[in-house]
Amino acid sequence: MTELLKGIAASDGIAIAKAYRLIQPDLSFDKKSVDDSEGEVKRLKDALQKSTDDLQKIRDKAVETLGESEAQVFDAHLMVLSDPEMVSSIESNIRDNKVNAESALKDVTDMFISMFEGMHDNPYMQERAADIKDVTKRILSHLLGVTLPNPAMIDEEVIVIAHDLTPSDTAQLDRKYVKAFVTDIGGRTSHSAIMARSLEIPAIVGTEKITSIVKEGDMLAVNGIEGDVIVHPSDEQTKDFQAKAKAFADQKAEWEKLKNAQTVTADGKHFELAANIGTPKDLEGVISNGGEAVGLYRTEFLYMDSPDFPTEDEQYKAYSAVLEGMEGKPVVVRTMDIGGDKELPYLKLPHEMNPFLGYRAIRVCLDRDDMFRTQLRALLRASVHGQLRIMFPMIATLQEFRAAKALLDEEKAKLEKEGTKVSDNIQVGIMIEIPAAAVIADKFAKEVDFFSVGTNDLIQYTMAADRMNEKVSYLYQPYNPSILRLIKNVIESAHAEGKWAGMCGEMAGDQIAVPLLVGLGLDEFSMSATSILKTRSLMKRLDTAKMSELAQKAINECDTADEVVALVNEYTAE
Ligand SMILES: C=C(OP(=O)(O)O)C(=O)O
Ligand SMILES: [Mg+2]
Repeated sequence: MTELLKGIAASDGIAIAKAYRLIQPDLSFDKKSVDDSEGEVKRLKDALQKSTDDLQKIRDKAVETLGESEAQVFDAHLMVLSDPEMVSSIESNIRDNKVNAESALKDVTDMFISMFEGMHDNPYMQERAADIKDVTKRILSHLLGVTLPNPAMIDEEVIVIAHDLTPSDTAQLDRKYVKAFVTDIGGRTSHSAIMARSLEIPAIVGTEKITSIVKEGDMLAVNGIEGDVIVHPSDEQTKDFQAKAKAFADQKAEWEKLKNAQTVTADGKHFELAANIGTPKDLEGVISNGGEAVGLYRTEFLYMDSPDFPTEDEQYKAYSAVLEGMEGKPVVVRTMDIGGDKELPYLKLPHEMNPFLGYRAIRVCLDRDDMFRTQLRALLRASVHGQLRIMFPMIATLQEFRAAKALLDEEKAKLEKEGTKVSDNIQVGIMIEIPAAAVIADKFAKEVDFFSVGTNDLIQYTMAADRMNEKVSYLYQPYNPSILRLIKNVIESAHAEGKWAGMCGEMAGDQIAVPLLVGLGLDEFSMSATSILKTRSLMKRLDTAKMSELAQKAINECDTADEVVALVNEYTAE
């Protein structure tokens, strides 16, 4: 039966394809006594063989798509499967205790896991514990006859359905086959939504119930521009979605024409349109969408894509590649912003009640300065390859900025003493994403070279509304006068000290917000690369004096976000 579901439109685009449920199956079982031990041993051996076949296939695919070194983790898993000590312990457990294979497997692997996890001074063995956990899940799935989903193995066109997608799940999606994704939870500024926009995968988040409605293989039609999902679309609805997909493709072709054009308003004022990236691979999208700079390189993805802390040289290579790829255009590299919805297993952060308000980003870096210094050295060494700007995330106080800057200066002095060349022209700035910093932006402006407003966090902290929680997503209100006042304060404080102010939160590419931000005099707009051309097209139609009048009116006369939207529509109507 046809069913229409509404969610939060998270990434533009339209898709029609079969559903692929990316959902972990239930692996619970009962411990049972079994007389036919040989029968259980045979079940175990079959499950081990099937798991080996799976892992072999997954490994081959990983070599093909990610390369030999990324595929090594599967070698470790295969080794666990063929470890004679472990396999024979499970078999003996089945025979000696007359239990079912599931329970014998779990007893033995749990014992190995706790033994390895207890080896605190041996990180290598601790990682083996994680491998055993993964492999146990796979063997159990075969014993129980359920399927473990594996997004990396998708080889036909599908729409992924999930309760939630982590940033690392999202990074694994192959856009050749994954035509869209739809989740139960999440908000427009959760990192999986942000990544969907850079991968150009249409996405809808926060539908609350997609996973309980849609079965594997159900036909779906997804409109990521409006946030509509149709389950089992009729022929007529399919035609309607196909027509919308064509209109969207035509619109994109129109925007494409502006790829090499200047970003200027109707009265000839230039604004810098920059892109947000997560990895050096994203540069392709920045160039093809005519980005004038990189306004935010989220370096934490470099850490998240790696099984252990990336070395100074590995980081140096990544940063140099981005600086060189941009051919002298500015590149704002943000130091590691881990925490919140971005997890780093090997950092072993404690579980927190409120991870977005907890131990994250600069707070971790100032505490674990060994790790931070490595990143700063890599950045300083890379600085000779282009126009580097270093940005610290989640700054709440001036002391934090000063401490981070002092570490940077120390590492710079050390490198120079060692005879390593470092650029003399590195701007050092901060993200404004904590209201405390926005309020005293005038103080910060005396010490930093630039600001970049991180509205994804600034809005969640100002409105006290978790950016991941669809139940409070109505409070993600970029046009609320409270937010506009904070932004105005930041821009004016920067300009009073002759500094520049940019924005790298999703608001910078929001088509209702852009006229207001032009009116407030924001200097740089950094967004998902896929939003650049439509923003350039919009700016061509704006007059700065008129937008300035609009912004002042919105801030002084409007009471609510809705009133601001109505005013913007009035000022931008042609
Ligand atoms: C750009 C921002 O950083 P992130 O989305 O990575 O938290 C922000 O908070 O607006
Ligand atoms: Mg942030």
